[in-house]
Amino acid sequence: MSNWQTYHSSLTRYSDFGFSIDLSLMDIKDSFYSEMQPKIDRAFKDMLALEAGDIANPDEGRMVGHYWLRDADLAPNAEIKAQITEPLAALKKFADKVLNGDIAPPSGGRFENLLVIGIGGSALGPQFVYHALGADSKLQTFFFDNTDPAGIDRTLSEIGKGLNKTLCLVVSKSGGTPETRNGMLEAQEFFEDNKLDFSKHAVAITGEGSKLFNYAKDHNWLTTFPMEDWVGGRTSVMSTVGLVPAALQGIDIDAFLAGANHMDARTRSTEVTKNAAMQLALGWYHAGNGKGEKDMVVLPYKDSLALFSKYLQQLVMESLGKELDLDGKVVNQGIAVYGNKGSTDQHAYVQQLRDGVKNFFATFIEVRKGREGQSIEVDPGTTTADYLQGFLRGTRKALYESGRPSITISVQEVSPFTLGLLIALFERAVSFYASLVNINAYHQPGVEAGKKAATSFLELLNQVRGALTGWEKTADDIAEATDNDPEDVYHALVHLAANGEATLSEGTTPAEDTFKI
Ligand SMILES: O=P(O)(O)OC[C@H]1O[C@](O)(CO)[C@@H](O)[C@@H]1O
Repeated sequence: MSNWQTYHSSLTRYSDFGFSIDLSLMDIKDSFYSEMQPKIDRAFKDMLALEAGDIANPDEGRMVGHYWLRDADLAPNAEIKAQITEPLAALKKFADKVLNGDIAPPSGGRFENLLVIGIGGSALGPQFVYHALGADSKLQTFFFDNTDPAGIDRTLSEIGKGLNKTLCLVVSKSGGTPETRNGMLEAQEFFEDNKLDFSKHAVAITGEGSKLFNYAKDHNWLTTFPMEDWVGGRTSVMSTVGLVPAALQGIDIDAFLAGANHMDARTRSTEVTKNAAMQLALGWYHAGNGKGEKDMVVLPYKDSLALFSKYLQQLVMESLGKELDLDGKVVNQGIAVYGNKGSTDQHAYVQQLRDGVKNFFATFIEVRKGREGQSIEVDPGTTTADYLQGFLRGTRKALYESGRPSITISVQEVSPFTLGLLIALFERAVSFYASLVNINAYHQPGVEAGKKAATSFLELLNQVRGALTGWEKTADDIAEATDNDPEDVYHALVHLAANGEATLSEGTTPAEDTFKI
């Protein structure tokens, strides 16, 4: 088959949305599709059950309902439908009131800034959407997405004099995530230091009855929006988590939801050649042999989509990176995701992609329209948009010629609708892929280990603090006194010294370093 013919037979197009996905450079043979058919059938069956409200997340005993968020009629019962439609109406009203000044800061005027405090799925979606669509945002938006004090200070100094016009959204499904709680406490303190009543600036988005929910209630925050049990953090961008900030920014959230709804509707087709999400999942399977042997490099050729790879990193890696399959067998699944944007990355790591280790496949995101309005000619007859397109097409070809496969996903422009399309496409591809490789995509047991280790470090730190009295001490002295591992104690001591709680006198080895208060 000629390349041109392969292109035709490997393309899934939704012309009415200006969307296409092209797998012609993945070198997939027809026989692959027939071999995969039993797994494909199962994936479609699993998806039907999931959308009908089955417990698709068996380990946590939860339904998985992000697809209902953009079509509430699909919700399995009236109660869940209301959990979608009521907050949606309420958040629209709230955003209108904030934007027209009915809900205003106590110091007068209107809210002009938004500070979103959250982490992981409670931050990445809002960050991605704001970066992609927030150019004309009504509220300048800032994020605390970590427990890094220097990062917090930097964001607060960027907000600067606008603090009294800043609305804070504290977002946590569980309502108990330490990074988010710390960010909230830091923000609250900073408001209070500036003689501002934090509660008149604060809104919570969280599960009913969570610690954050109760805190917001006890402190009379402006309002609380619910986050439901059946929405996972990494798929929450179309719940209150993503929609409250987007509505406040003046982004057309109906168009955003409509884009996702349309992609969902198309990708419910059981005709594989017409199902872009199944095509994508099969492309991943083919590239990595169903074992994640190849990383996915995400290359959107559009600055406003630069956070797409970061967003997909969580969506794909937290969903698919699993030790056990659904039968309890050790499989160590996953697909590593990284990337930034083209053509910028051509001047960074694309050198390795072209010539180095062949451990990846690329996913190009093509946005056909360069900009609104006219462009100047940077060469006779040539615009910057021509260059961008040239680099995308050129890199894709150059990679293929050196044996590196790629997928190309195209949309006409970056808009609320097309962003909805793209997110829904990847969400469903993740669901399908999880079925193809027989894993639960909706839990994250691995994250718990790090959380537990952090908690024991904090306990150890307090023991070390308590033991650091009197004479100079080494890590071994304190380890013996507190019955802890000397290396753990040493790192706790170095941390205390770096943060002004102890003085360090360096010896020739860490064991000879001494510390005192
Ligand atoms: O919204 P929460 O409960 O604060 O959780 C934040 C993030 O932490 C995780 O639970 C684990 O990292 C993510 O899945 C989630 O998006």
